[in-house]
Amino acid sequence: MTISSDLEVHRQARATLIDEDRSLRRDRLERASDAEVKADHLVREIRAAEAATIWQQEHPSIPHPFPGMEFLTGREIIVKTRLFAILRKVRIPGMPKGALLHCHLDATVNASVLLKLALKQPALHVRVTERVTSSNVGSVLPEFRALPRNEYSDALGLTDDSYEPSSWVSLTNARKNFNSSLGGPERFDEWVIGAMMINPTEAYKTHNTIKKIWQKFTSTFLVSMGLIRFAPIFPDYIREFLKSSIEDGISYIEARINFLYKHMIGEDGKENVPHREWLVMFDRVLNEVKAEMKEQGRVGEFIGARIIYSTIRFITPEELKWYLEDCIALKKEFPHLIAGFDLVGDENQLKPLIDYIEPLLWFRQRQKEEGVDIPFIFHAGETLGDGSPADNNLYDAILLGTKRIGHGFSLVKHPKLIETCRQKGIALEVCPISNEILRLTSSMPMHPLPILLNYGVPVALCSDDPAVFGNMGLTFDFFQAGVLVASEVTGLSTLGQLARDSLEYSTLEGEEKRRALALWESQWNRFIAGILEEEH
Ligand SMILES: O=c1[nH]cnc2c1ncn2[C@@H]1O[C@H](CO)[C@@H](O)[C@H]1O
Repeated sequence: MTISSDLEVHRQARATLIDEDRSLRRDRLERASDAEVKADHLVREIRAAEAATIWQQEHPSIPHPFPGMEFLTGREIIVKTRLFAILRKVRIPGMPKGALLHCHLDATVNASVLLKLALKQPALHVRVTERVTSSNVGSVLPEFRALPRNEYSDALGLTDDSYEPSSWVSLTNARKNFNSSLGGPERFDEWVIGAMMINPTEAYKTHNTIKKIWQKFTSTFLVSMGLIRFAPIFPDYIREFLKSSIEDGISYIEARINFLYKHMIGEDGKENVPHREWLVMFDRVLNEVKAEMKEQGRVGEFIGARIIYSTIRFITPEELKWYLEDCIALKKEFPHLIAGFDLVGDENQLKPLIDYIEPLLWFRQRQKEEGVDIPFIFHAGETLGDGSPADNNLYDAILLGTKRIGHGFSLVKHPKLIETCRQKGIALEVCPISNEILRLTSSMPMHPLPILLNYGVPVALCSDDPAVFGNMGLTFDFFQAGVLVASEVTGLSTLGQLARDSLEYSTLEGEEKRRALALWESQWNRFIAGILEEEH
């Protein structure tokens, strides 16, 4: 044998091996059109150029920037990049993101917008456990609540000497009279908004462990809940969520709503608005937004929204039965709105699915009796564990027939489960920014997303709790994913595949799904054409 024939044999074997190795990937470029391949190259060039320019420059407050770095620190660089402008609708049309399949409704509206909505409501009051001073303003948390008219307070404010701990002050007074030595009303806004978000110091310094950041994270929901769980605010909140999502290029939504509280506070300040009324409000706003889109000639940009019924995994198995019955009753009355069922909350601290196995199996039986179909769409494996209760949730979720898996961060440790997800088409709802801020990964290049994709597991990219993390819409997550799947093999078409799969693995069916995919496809083609026109 000559050297040159050895070489030829090696070359061929190499090409075959590479091809075999890549054969499972979900984002094979050969499916792409010529235009997409060109756009893909352009975007990769921009990404490489920006990695060598804007990400290499000195930034006064950012010591060692790099693409895919901690989101809360890198955010200010991200928004200056051309890549971000391409994905966001800065140049029309932006990237069509497909469906948002994993978000918690309580954390989907920008915190300052929520505060503005709240300030219009005279019934809303606020209290704290100790008078707010310059030394405790960083740690004391506001609690909000709408009160009945006869309990309205005329107390001056939270910073006055006369403030009695835990007494209610109207939101307007609390803001107006927030002591000027603390910074006045503007500081009040910052304080409230800061209590509803996670800041970089918390994520990367003071609360830099999974356990500690979850404590801060959980506290943000306690604060915002007092504002959202009020019937006069709820419809405006949903409208804002839907419209801001549409503006970011999201065409369909499956949002988790937390039904833990059995009632919302009504206009009269009493806790008397049951779950079905929440759905009536949701449906009304949904139809209004659709009508508005129609008027603007933008029907194709928004297919609709549904709800994944959720409660928190600290209730007892007995209590869960009540929620499961409630979910069935709502599904029967609003079949078009209820998309699935889930249990939420910190998997590392709260009850694993196996603790609820009896009621969950019973739920499937009850559905048959009632002639409804409510898929499980479980959170599972949002953990660094291996064989821990949170990690083991993956086994139970899959055995219970989960339609998708929320997070599934630890799935990559389980070869059999990866295969099952691939074969059965169980998609993962991957939330890269959430995972990083909640300390499962310290930067994007360490995230397991590319592993999942290369093993052929379908993935929908999601934002999880954008109001808390500051990743409103899906553009930031697509940006971070674009960096983390930054590979010599694929680029923009990977993002396209993620968006397409979000619709493919949604609970949309039949004609509705075909329409959603066809609309997405035409938006994608326009997006590609836009890149080719503007970026060469
Ligand atoms: O990433 C997550 N994993 C699990 N639970 C979550 C996540 N994000 C939010 N929640 C939970 O949803 C409820 C608000 O509706 C909160 O209890 C919060 O803990």
